[in-house]
This record gives sequence, C-alpha cells and structure tokens, in this order.
Amino acid sequence: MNDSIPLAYSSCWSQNGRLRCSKGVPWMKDTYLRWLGGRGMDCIGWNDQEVVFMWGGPPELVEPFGAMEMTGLGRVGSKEVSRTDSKVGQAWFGLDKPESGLKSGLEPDLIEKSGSKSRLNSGLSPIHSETHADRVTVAAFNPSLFFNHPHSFSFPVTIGLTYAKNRFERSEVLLVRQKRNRDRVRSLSGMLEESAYAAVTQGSGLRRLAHVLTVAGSDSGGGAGIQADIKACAAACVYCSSVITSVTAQNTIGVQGVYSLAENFVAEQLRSVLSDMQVDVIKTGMLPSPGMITVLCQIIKEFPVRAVVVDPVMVSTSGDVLSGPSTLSGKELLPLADVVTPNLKEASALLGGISLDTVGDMRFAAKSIHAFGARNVLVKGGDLPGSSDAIDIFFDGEQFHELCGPRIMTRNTHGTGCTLASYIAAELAKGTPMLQSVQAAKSFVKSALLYSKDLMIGNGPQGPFDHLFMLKNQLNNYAPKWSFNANSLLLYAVTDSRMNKKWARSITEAVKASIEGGATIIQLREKEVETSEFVKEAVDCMAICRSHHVPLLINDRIDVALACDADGVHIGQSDMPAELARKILGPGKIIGVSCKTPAQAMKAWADGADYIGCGGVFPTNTKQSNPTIGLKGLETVCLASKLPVVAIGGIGAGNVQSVMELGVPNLKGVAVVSALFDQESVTTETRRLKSFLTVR
Ligand SMILES: Nc1ncnc2c1ncn2[C@@H]1O[C@H](COP(=O)(O)OP(=O)(O)OP(=O)(O)O)[C@@H](O)[C@H]1O
Ligand SMILES: Cc1ncc(CO)c(N)n1
Repeated sequence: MNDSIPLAYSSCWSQNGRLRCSKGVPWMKDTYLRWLGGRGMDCIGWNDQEVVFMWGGPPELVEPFGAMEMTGLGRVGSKEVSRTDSKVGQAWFGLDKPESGLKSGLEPDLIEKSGSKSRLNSGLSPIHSETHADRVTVAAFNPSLFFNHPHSFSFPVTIGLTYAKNRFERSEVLLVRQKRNRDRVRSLSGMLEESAYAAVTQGSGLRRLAHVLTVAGSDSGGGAGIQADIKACAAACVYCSSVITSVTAQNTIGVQGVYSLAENFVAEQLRSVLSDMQVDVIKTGMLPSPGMITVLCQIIKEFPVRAVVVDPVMVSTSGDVLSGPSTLSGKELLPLADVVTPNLKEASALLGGISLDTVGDMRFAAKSIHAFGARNVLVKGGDLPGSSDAIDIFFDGEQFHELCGPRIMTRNTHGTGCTLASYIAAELAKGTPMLQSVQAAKSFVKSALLYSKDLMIGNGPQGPFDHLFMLKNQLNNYAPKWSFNANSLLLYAVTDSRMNKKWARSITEAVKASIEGGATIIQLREKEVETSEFVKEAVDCMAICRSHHVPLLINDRIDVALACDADGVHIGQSDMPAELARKILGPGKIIGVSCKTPAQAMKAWADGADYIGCGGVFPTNTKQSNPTIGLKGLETVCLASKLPVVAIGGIGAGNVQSVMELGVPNLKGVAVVSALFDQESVTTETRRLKSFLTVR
C-alpha cells in the first residue's frame, strides 16, 4: 500500500499478524487532523481480540450509517462491551483530553477482570502494548459534525478500509454503525459493502469469513445435529467447521442407533481445527459423555474464542435419549457458556427433573440455570403445552426478555433447536450482540418453518425443514440497491387519489409537480385506484423519481412496490407486519412504519424498519378517525425511537415550524398530504413549505 503519511502519526500497525502499538505518540492535534483527513481512519482502541477504528467520510456516505452517533466496540475476554456516543469529538478522540478515548468505552472493572493483556485506549494517547487482533471494527461517523477541517471530506471510503485491512492482514474488517443496527447496516449500502470487499481483497489478497466451529453429533437424516448446524451457518453466510462427537442412525421416525467417538479422537479433531483456523465461536450440541465435556472444556481454555454457545442436547425431538442429563450436570461447561439454550425437557433435567409447564416456570428455570454460570440463558418453549405461540425466555442475568413468535403448524420441526443455537453462534461470530443474535435466530427458524411447513421428507412424524429457503425464494431481492439517507425525510410528499381526482391530476403529474417544488421523498398512497392502473402509474413515477434521485415508496402495497421496483414501502400498524415486509423485500429496500407510541417505535426498529412516520400530530381531513397525538406525543415517540422520524398529520405552512422547533435530533422532517395535493398548484405549495425547512 502506498503509505505516504508517516507511520509516526498512526498509533499502531501490524507485524507478523500481531498488532504493535507505538510508544508515546505525541499529542499533535493539527498533524493528527491532517492524518485523519488523509486516511479517514484511526485506531482508537484495541484489546487482545479486537481493534476498534473510527472512520469518517463525506456526509452523504456516512449518514446512512448514523450521522449522530457512533459506537465503539470492544471485547474483554468473550464479553462484548460497547459504547455509543453522540458527543463524538470529545469523548472519542479526546480532542480536549487525549486520555479519554475508548478507555471510557470500557468499564474499568471489566478491564481489571479481563486480566492484564486486555486494554483499550485512545489511539493518540501514549500506549505501550503488544497484542494481536482478529477483528478490526470500523465505526462510521461524520467528521463534519465536529471537525471543521477541509480534508475530512476528501478521501475515498476504500482508502480507510484498505488501510485497516493492510494494517491487520490476518483480520476481518467489519463495517458497523450503531450497535443497535449493526447487522442491517452491513448490507444496507451496496456501494459501501462493495468497497469494503474490494478493499479487503485488493489490499492483501486475503479475506476472512466469520467462523463457527460446531462440536456435535451427526444426524444421518440430515435434519438435526451437525448437518443442521452447517446449514444454519451457511444460511447466515458464516463458515462452519465441524467436530463430530457421535454418529447417530436417525430418520424422521426416531433414533435407531448411536455410536459415539472416543474422547481422545474428539480431542484430536478439536485441536486440528483450533490450532489452524481462526474460530470465532464454538457451538456445542450432542456431547455423549462427561469425559467428552471435560476434554472440550480443557481445549476451550487452551484456545479461547469469542463466544461459546451450548445447546444442551439430551433428547431428540422424537423422544430418544442422545446423552444423559448427567453429562451436563457436572456443570463444567456451563460457566464457559456465553449462552445456553435448553428446551423445556433439558431445562427440567438440568434442574433435577422439576416440571415446567408455564411461561412463569420457564422464567424460573432460566434464572436457576443462570446460577450454574452461563452468562445468558434461553429456555425454548417449542414444546410448551397449550400455547399457540412459540415463546422463548431469554435471561441475561439481569433482565428477562420474552421472545414470542407465532407457532407454525407443521410436522417439520426436527432440528429447530440445533438450528437456533447455530444461527445464534453465526450471528455472534459476525459481531452481532447477544440479544439481537438470539432474535435473529428465532426469526430465522420461524421463517424456515413457515417456508417448509408443507415439505415432505421421510414418512415419520417429525420431518426436517429447509434451511436454505432464502436461496430459492425468488421474491427476495438481496442485492442492496438503495442506501437510505434519513435526510430525505425532510419534505415527504404523500399522494392521495381523492385529491388528485378533485384537481383532475394523474398520480404522475402530482409526483412531478411535488418534485419540482422540492419534495425530498414521495409516497404513493392510492387507496382507490385499480391495481393495474396503479402499477402502470407507479412505473412512470419511478422513472421520474429515479431521474431526480428522489426515493419513491408505496403505501401498504408490497406487491405494487415489487412490481415497479420502488425504493420501498410505508406500512401502517394493521398492514403487512414490517418484519415480514423486510423478509419479502430484502435489506435493500426502505421500510417505513406508522407509529403512535414508543412501543410501536421500538417494534418497528426491531422488525428492521428504516424510519417511522409519527402522528397524526394535528387533526386532518385525510384520516378523520385517526386520534391525534399532538406535539407532545410526537416528542415522546421521537425520544423513544431508535429510528429517524417523520412527523405526519395536518402539517402545513402554518404549523410546520412548531413541529421542527421541537428540535429532537431524529425528527428529520414532515410528511404532508393536503397541504401539497389539495391545492391548486402543487409546485408552489411544495416550494412554500420547503422554504420553512432546512436540513439539520
Ligand atoms: N412450531 C413452531 N413454530 C415456530 N417456532 C417454533 C416451533 N417449534 C419450535 N420453535 C422455535 O424453535 C426454536 C427451537 O425450540 P425447540 O423447543 O423446538 O428446541 P428443541 O426441542 O431443542 O429442538 P430439536 O430437538 O428439534 O432440535 C425455539 O425458538 C422455538 O420457539
Ligand atoms: C445428532 C443429533 N443432535 C441433536 C439432536 C437434537 O434434535 C438430534 N436429534 N440429533
């Protein structure tokens, strides 16, 4: 790499795969800014597993990644720590206090607990350390927010990424946004992702894949065990190596035979993989003997990994015993587990055979198993009697989370447990935080069951399902096309068929006029138009919007959005659930959800929406039965929302200022119907309203 900026300005580099840090980098603000301007990146911290970079860029590239906040991620041992800060300049770069860097992102007690090797620090403060990195995390931020420095805007994204990659040849480079949306962001921006990959491969010619090692039994029927684990990891785009503990003769009827491997041969497999490959996460399944667990625990301590996921397999779905409860009752493994995932029978066995029949019992079980030393516990309720939902209880030692999803009526649930644990492991390997990993896994199992509910493999009562359904789902469009810029919510024009009719305009004319007046995003909300007509107009509107670089969304009608390749959809609380809309549309489309309450806003975020529409703020003729929430209600939802917000409902030139004056950072604009479209000149009215709005 052409490294024309002297290394002295940087605080660390890699040598033979180890990260080395310079001693006593002087605090030179101006030089540093020049360096940052040229590189767009600085290492702000590291520990023995992870290096954290800050990366800046021009606003239009950075904003989709969350302009106002950034997150530093760190790890101490296998515990992930993170810190999100909106007062970026000072807290993260220590412009005022060089020592304040990421050090403050790690709780001091964690640093101590983790032992002497782990440390994080500011990239600028004097550091004397040598460690190695197996992951480089690149956090995006917008330097224009706090650096009044011309060079901050002038470097290509790839330089930063190439830089990171070259510095840490053996490391994986990850692009992240806020902790909350990390996984989505990685796929949000096609351009950035491509750049990232180009950078990663160009630089050193090497690239890493997140890696899960499964230590489990083979299911000859292919639905559970090691076979399910490999497929689940593949579906999550993660590499999976496998150490086989036992071979079962198994089909959809039951388990006909079990042949367990010798403990020392399992140890040999473990050492083969772990001594050669960079495993991020170990997932365990069937461990047929206490001796095997002892061997595994020893080897995990020898080769520490990012996280350990323990699925305490004891009984197959068919009811056949795969390993006795005694194997885990030694409880050597649980203290090493970042998460343990017992089903009801397994939880009961771990707790000496108590009966678990209700969600309350599941909470009790989760707490009791947590006391054995696992950091997190997920008690799975797939077999909860009399429940129409599939309810799992997640306990992190402090809080319970009830993860609730619809129970899919199907015989094909063989291997759900193995799949769930492996998918959690895969997400953790990619760097997704624990709770989100569990949620993603649950959502994956649900979708896989839904897709496979009528599949017929084998003649027994419990069939396998199809893990790779996404490859076959033609509706899914996984190529990201549009990276959502929340600033486009500034003046959001929503068309209305009644008003168009009243003023004798076609939808296309209305859209064209509002764009001319300065609308920054358009939504077609056409409740009274025939589908064929709607699609035809939507295609024309798309062409106009594309040529003006204005995103076009379709209200409610996902089919129409797909048919005209719109940029996304806007959905209400009673329309298609956002989570399913995301499944159908893929990560590249924009999804907005109407929300009135903080709870709805949280759900929209969890479901993968990009923004929320909040209102009705003021009374309106468009939706007479819609109760208004007022400016106070809007403010409350904005403060609770993790997504950008656009206000809607009775907004026009007379009150738009009162809305924007709320001054909540994530309130990005106003959505307007009548004030634009129930007017003689749409262009004039749009222009007028726009004059009250400025990009914030
Ligand atoms: N019919 C279903 N519909 C939706 N989700 C389900 C269904 N059955 C199980 N799940 C979910 O699948 C995950 C695995 O739970 P389950 O209790 O089936 O595990 P398990 O008994 O260990 O599975 P297996 O032994 O078949 O591998 C949980 O998140 C559970 O809620
Ligand atoms: C090998 C194996 N592991 C796990 C399970 C649990 O479903 C199974 N049925 N078979």
